Amino acid sequence: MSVSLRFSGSSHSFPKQNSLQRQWASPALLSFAAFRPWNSSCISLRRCCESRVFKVCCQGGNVDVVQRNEFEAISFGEAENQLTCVMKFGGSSVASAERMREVADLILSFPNERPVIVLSAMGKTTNKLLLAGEKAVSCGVTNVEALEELFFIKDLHYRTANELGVDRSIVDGHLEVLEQLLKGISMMKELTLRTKDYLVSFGECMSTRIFAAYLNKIGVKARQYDAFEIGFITTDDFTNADILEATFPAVAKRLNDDWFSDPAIPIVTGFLGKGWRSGAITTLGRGGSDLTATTIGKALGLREIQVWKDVDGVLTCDPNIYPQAEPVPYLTFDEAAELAYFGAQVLHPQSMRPAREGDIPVRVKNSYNPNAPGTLITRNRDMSKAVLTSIVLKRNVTMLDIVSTRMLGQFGFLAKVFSIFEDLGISVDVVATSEVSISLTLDPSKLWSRELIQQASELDHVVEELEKIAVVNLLQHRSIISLIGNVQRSSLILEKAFRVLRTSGVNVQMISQGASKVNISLIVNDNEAEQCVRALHSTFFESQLPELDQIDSAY
Ligand SMILES: Nc1ncnc2c1ncn2[C@@H]1O[C@H](COP(=O)(O)OP(=O)(O)O)[C@@H](O)[C@H]1O
Ligand SMILES: N[C@@H](CC(=O)OP(=O)(O)O)C(=O)O
Repeated sequence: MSVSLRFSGSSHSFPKQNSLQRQWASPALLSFAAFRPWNSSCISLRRCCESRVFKVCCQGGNVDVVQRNEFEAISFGEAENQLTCVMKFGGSSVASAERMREVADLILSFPNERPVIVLSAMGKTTNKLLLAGEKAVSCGVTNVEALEELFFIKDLHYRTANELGVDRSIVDGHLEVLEQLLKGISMMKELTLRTKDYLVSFGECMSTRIFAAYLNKIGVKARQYDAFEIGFITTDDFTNADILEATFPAVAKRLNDDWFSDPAIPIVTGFLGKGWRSGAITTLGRGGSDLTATTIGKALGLREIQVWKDVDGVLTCDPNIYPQAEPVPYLTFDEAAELAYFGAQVLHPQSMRPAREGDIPVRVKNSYNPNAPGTLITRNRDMSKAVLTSIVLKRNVTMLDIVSTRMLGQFGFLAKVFSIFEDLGISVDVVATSEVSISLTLDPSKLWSRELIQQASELDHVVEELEKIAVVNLLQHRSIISLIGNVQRSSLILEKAFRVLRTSGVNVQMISQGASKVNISLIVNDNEAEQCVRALHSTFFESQLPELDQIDSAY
């Protein structure tokens, strides 16, 4: 395989659509190490392909070609081009000093990219911060210093800074303020949603500072940004804020201006924003760094959004339920959005929206196994061979059966039912209706964001309101199994699914086909759900489906 590398000398830029950029997930992966377009003083390129390694060194802007016969390189100068992509690394990808080093190497192995990096908090830091906050409410001010979660967080961040050879003072200030904040919570004996968001923000603020300092230490110019300082404007819905439109131009201006005036890799905190009314730090809901990444991708019109996880892409089902789950190579934005909304933890439920609006491909990759092709999410894909793409499980769902007390043909019944949910601010997930009855499930994430006592009284209130117009049956501990796939083949999917469920002795309590036409939802009891997912997985993904042209002619 011969590769021609041309860096245009006069404009000092890389060709925009370099074929190498497109090939990066292919088996003949071209790997480059320690190539730093943002630091033009010393560059070394390594090409690993067909077992041969070529080396190119660059001093003062000119490429010195070591293997001229194979490597046609001309010259290289200052990188002036735009930022090209966003790379988001989740908590598992940056859980330790060793992982941060690997992530740095990974970033540098894509020399054609000028990436914006989005980081989550290290490992389980967010959970630890929340736990520390909850304990602080009742432990007494004098006991805050001894909280084991606080010790864990301090130790993790100081140790990481030390191991990376970064001055530990980079996180001193944050750790001191964190301790003060926990003492404040302890004095007030109260942890509001607003305070929760401020509390968890310390995770991302510290991980990005350590990582940016490390890149600078190894000679790669990087600049740390707190998202709430660069234009991430959100609603004031603490713990579950929505990004507002004003974010896009503001973030683009800030990152582009800085990049053009003084190029340095931007390292941005995921998950965080600033409430437009309160001016306080908000968070985008758990797993919200994915949304930060796609927002930046759309804001800057980047070529690609990469989301680096600890799995080989989006899988055919949750690997915690079924370890034999396999990567799904391609998804559409609609499929990925549905999958995320219906509970696949791998992507934040809102994260596909900016990518779809900006039509920017999203790649889900494994930072522990970068050579795995991962999942590519785009607007369209070839559906000719697609049947089922993925199975998603959402547990602990509340279902309501609502039957009108009036006669058949009662108009306005559905409108009345939904206006009750609107008034109470409760989202509905799955709906199935007839003329006089309606079955629906309530979005647990909206309920979970409230206190338990509040949840119970809210449900009572819903039932009380609905009972004015209907007979209501409240069914708890249900699960939604979502079959994401090609609904052009819904009859085949349903036939197979129901055969499996009948054989497993499971009674489906409600079924709904989503309007987006990529999702069929089945409601079953919580205690039967995992077994159903496993049985469905082995039928759809592990046994041979009949040839699709035969199926098509049969329907
Ligand atoms: N369908 C699925 N495909 C891939 N991973 C899934 C799926 N469903 C659940 N997961 C879980 O999601 C995890 C990755 O998401 P997350 O923890 O948010 O990643 P990160 O913190 O790296 O952003 C995986 O480790 C896996 O356990
Ligand atoms: N740290 C936040 C935000 C986030 O996106 O994390 P992760 O990328 O590790 O899922 C959380 O735990 O929710």
